[in-house]
Amino acid sequence: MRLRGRKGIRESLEEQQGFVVLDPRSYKGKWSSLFGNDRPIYVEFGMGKGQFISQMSYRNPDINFIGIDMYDELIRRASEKAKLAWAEREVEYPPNLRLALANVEYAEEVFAPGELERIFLNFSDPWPKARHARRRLTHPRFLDKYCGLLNDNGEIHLKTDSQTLFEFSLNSFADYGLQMTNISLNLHREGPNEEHVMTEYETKFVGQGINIHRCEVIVGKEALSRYQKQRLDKYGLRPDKPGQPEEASSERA
Ligand SMILES: C[S@@+](CC[C@H](N)C(=O)[O-])C[C@H]1O[C@@H](n2cnc3c(N)ncnc32)[C@H](O)[C@@H]1O
Repeated sequence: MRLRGRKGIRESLEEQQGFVVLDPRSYKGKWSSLFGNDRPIYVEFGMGKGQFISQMSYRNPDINFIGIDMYDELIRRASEKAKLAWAEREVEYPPNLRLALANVEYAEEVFAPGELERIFLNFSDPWPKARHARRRLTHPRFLDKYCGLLNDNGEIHLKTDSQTLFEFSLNSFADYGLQMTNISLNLHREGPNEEHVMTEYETKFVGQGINIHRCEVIVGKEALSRYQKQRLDKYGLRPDKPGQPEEASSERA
């Protein structure tokens, strides 16, 4: 097999423009128009080689999916996987799927408030050392971003093999006042389930007999207003501008 250099990968991605999005910031607030409909948008942050998002898009034609990763080689591999998953339907590319090159750190520059309905975090890097906790994709600083981007039906679905990341995430969601549901410490206890779409990492870990942890988080309107009130009470933060302190009392008079 001939390995492609960086330039070759870029060229192959540029050839797939429309399906592959290399300038995701220019679609902020406009993703629905890229799909050509108003269906809900589900995003996987850190999709890797794209098995999950490809199969989810194939099985759920009434939902729009976006797979995000920060490495162009992974976007290229995911695009191949997606075309394979959709091969039977003989489409040029999956109509309800886009693959975007982006870093979750800058998610607010890529999506407008309320533009997303669901965020999947599948086997996100666990960053097991406590001093790296801020890099975990369920750190409160990321939840701040997600909560701003999700709509009134918003949910976050998390799967991981890492006990450290799972415990940290549950605490992080709870501190945020978010409701958790369908929590499992061993998702595949009952054996293979055709309904359940697996990721590459999941397939590998399940094959090694490692338990998969999963939970769903409800980020509806109520949860958000509860959270904002909590922050207001705790830190004197303004509910309309999370992260910004209230103006000095003398200026408010
Ligand atoms: C451990 S892999 C999991 C891949 C896939 N979700 C799976 O379950 O097979 C984590 C992925 O997240 C991506 N990733 C990590 N941090 C990211 C970030 N800040 N922004 C975008 N992608 C990120 C990595 O490039 C990698 O592909």
